[in-house]
This record gives sequence, C-alpha cells and structure tokens, in this order.
Amino acid sequence: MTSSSSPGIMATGLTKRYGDRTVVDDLTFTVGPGTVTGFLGPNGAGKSTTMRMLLGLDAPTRGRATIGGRPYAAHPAPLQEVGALLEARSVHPGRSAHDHLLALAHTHGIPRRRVDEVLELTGLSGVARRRVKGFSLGMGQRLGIAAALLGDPGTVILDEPVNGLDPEGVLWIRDLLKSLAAEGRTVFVSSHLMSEMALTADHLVVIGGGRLLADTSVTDFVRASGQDFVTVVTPQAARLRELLAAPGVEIASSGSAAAGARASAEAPAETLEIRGTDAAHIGRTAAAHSVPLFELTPRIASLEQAFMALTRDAVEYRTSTALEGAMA
Ligand SMILES: Nc1ncnc2c1ncn2[C@@H]1O[C@H](COP(=O)(O)OP(=O)(O)OP(=O)(O)O)[C@@H](O)[C@H]1O
Repeated sequence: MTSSSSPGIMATGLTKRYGDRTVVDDLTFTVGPGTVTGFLGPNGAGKSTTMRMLLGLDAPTRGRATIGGRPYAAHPAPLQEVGALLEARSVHPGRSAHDHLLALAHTHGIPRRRVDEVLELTGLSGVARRRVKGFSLGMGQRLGIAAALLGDPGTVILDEPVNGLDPEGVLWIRDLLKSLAAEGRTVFVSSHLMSEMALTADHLVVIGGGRLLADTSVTDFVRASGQDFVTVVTPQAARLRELLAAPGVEIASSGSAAAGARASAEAPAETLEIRGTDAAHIGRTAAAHSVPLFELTPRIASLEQAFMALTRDAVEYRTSTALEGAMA
C-alpha cells in the first residue's frame, strides 16, 4: 500500500433530504482501518446515498463526511486515497478493460504497471483486451473493482459488490475484502445480503429508513438480538430436554420427525430449536448421557433474523423479491 496510513471514514450528522423526504437522517459513525465494515440496510434504506455523500457525489443537506480526515474532494489525488465502486458505472463499451484502466491511470498519474497488477488481482488478465461491451455483469463488476484498486488506495468503498457475481465470484470478493483489510486498509462495503456480511465483515453499520440502527461487531450484533439458536435432531427429545433444563434455556420443538434421520429401532427423531446455550454444551451433555444426536447445527442464519428484527419497522418497502434477496 503506497498511500498514507488510513485513519478511516467519519460521518457526522450526515443528512440528505430530497424535497420533504429525509432519506439519510443524522447519521454519525466511523469506519476504522484494518477491518471489513459492512454497511447493511434493506433496499431503499439510504446506503447508496450515504456512500455518494462520502465520495462527494451528493452534497449533504446537513452534516459532514471525511475520509482520512478530509472531505473526499479535498484530497489532491483522490484515487490514490479512496477507491470506490458504485452501482452506476461509466465505462466506454467499445473500450477494452485494459484501455479503460490505462486511461484512468494516465488521468490520475498512476504508473502503467499498476494496470496489469489490478487486472491480475481481479482475474481479468485473460480478457483484458476484449471490449467491455461483451462483458458479463460479473466481469463488469470485477472491472469496477479493478478501477477502484488502481490507485492502491488506503480506503475502499464498495456499493453492493457481490451483485451479479456467481458463487466463485462471491467467494473471491470475500477473500479480496479480507485481504485488503488485513493490509491495514479501511474497507466499507454495502450489502442487503445479511448472510454474506456475516461471512465477510467484522464490524457492521446498520441503517433503516435513513437512520442508524446499530454500529457494532458482527458477534455483538447477533448476540444482542437474542436470535441465536441451535437445531438438534434426536430420537430422545424428552431425555435431552430434561438434561438441558436450566434457567435461560428455551427448547422448542418443530414437531416434525426428521425424514431420513430416523433410526429403525428407535422412536422417530424430533427436531428441537434450543436457545440460551451453545452447540458445544449440548453435544457434550448428549455424549455424557449417551443421547444420540442426528444433527447439531448452530444457526448462523441468526444474522438475518437479528437484522429482520431490527429493521422491521424501518423497511420502506418490501416486495417478495426484495425479501427473498435479503434472505439469500
Ligand atoms: N436523486 C434522488 N431523488 C429523490 N429520491 C432519491 C434520490 N436518490 C435516492 N432517492 C431515494 O432515497 C432513498 C434511499 O435510496 P438509496 O439508493 O440510498 O438506498 P439504498 O439503501 O442504497 O437502497 P438500494 O439497496 O435499493 O440501492 C430511496 O427511497 C430512494 O428512492
């Protein structure tokens, strides 16, 4: 990383009104270096608008945003300080990926060799001479990320970078973001995909209806929501209930016998949802008393549930598609 050490992103009372609608409402948060910070919110929550204000593309109605201690526009070489991928990209369709990046490098005083480096980094070397016009959504997304990284910036701001990527691309983005953070960069990445953020981010800034709902670590976010549970399938549900009974432990039965998880000589297996204790304790207790378990699964989907619980009132609109997307 060539740029100065990165003191992060700071939003103070950031507010945006369109007419009489307040779409970003008095947001104050900081994003520190060395970790991936997820910017979560349902569709229409104001994530893109906030990112555009951070990047000086929209003027705040009120409040202030700085990156590395200054407003974006005050950086003499912004591309070397902040790399951004926003939803709307402008790439000349007749140009090749290589030429697009080279033009960008020239304009911003970035050495030519950096073009090949970012092409390599984003897996585009093999298609670098092809016209962007023929690129898939995923390839276009990779090109956008290549452009964001061209200036070797200390801060990276990416709006929904996994949109349009296939599973391999999603995995690649996850690893890339983590390695950028491990190099000490500030990484701020928006998503409405909770499960993806659970795997990628260490810290979360959550908004709904333009307001800050949470600014916390992923672990604390889930823990605070009280939505964690463990799924257990056992043919000795009654016995396991007795053994696990303790203050704060809640055991619910889904009632259904798990098809295919039935041992011929035993009672039908029952599926239990257990809250207030963890999988390790349940597994040890069951083993110590020879209670067979056919399944013991900590539910990491709890980030979805925590998020849904938190944003339920703040969701501006929902369609079944948006909801399915949010649960993916
Ligand atoms: N130029 C604009 N004029 C009027 N309203 C706008 C404008 N830009 C955004 N909005 C509104 O502001 C709200 C927040 O939009 P924004 O795109 O920031 O949300 P988001 O969280 O990024 O959602 P998504 O994931 O759907 O992009 C939406 O209701 C949107 O319609």
